Amino acid sequence: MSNRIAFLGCGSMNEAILSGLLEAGTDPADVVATVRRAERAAELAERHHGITAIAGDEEPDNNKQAAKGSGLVILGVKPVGIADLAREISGSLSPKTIVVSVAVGVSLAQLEAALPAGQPVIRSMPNTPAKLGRGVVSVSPGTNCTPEQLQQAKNVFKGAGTVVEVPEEQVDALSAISGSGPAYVFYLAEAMAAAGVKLGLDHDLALLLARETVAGAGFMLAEPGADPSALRKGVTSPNGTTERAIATFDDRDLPAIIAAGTRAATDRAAEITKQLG
Ligand SMILES: NC(=O)C1=CN([C@@H]2O[C@H](COP(=O)(O)OP(=O)(O)OC[C@H]3O[C@@H](n4cnc5c(N)ncnc54)[C@H](OP(=O)(O)O)[C@@H]3O)[C@@H](O)[C@H]2O)C=CC1
Ligand SMILES: O=C(O)[C@@H]1CCC=N1
Repeated sequence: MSNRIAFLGCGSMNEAILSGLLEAGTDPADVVATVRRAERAAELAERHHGITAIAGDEEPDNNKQAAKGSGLVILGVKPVGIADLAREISGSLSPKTIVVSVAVGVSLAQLEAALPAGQPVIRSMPNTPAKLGRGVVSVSPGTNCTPEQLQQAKNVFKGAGTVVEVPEEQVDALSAISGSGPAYVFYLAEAMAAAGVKLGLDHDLALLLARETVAGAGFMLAEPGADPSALRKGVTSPNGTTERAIATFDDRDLPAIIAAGTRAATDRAAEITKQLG
């Protein structure tokens, strides 16, 4: 396949993947990104030296230009825009171009219906730590994606983090854990910082403590074989202060609150699929 990778709709998520791949050694000359606004294209080109970034308000055929000659095309617009984008580039794809969508709620059937018959398609659910090569990227191949094509895509996504292959039926659940998950962790950091202020700490200090604690704990979790329960026990002295805090969380059933949130995220993904028809 051609080495060229097109990021069509290069916002928060696609830029994170793009960054991870460049960091992992992808040649910037092989990367093309499209957006709507010239200002955003300029920002991308400045931040990622050597890539090509094309804005639709300057070059209305930007997506077609980028798709043409690319071996891998990653659709990174909002779910509601995916089918239109897929139709827009249909005439510019080679039959071997692998088209990946990272959009939540857009099914393989919906993607395939918007692309030329036989086009290899992969539904993916990444997350933003891909920016640091520490993302989780799921892949679910469509009916026309060969095992070799799937492997090629996995090899590319390895640069963005851990690649997992899942049946499409599991993507909404996976999305509720790893796709949205970084936001839950940042929310926890926000809540910890706010709690520190309530306890009388200066705002900047509380924020520093929350950031470094979440980041440090994240590094510990990233060690091979790390077990969150064992790590938690390592902080929790019998009859100590942590035990009292965790008991308070348990009294309020924080795990049930987290389960309810992830259920709501999963339900919303299914709702998006339905709304897109
Ligand atoms: N954010 C996340 O953590 C995750 C997001 N996703 C999925 O990724 C997708 C994008 O989300 P996110 O990155 O957050 O959204 P953003 O709004 O940050 O990015 C969307 C980008 O698409 C560009 N765009 C919109 N329409 C077009 C078009 N027709 N042609 C070219 N470019 C276009 C926008 O350009 P401009 O900036 O000029 O307006 C923008 O840069 C969604 O489908 C979402 O479900 C999946 C996993 C995690
Ligand atoms: O919130 C969203 O819809 C996207 C999908 C997963 C993470 N962000």
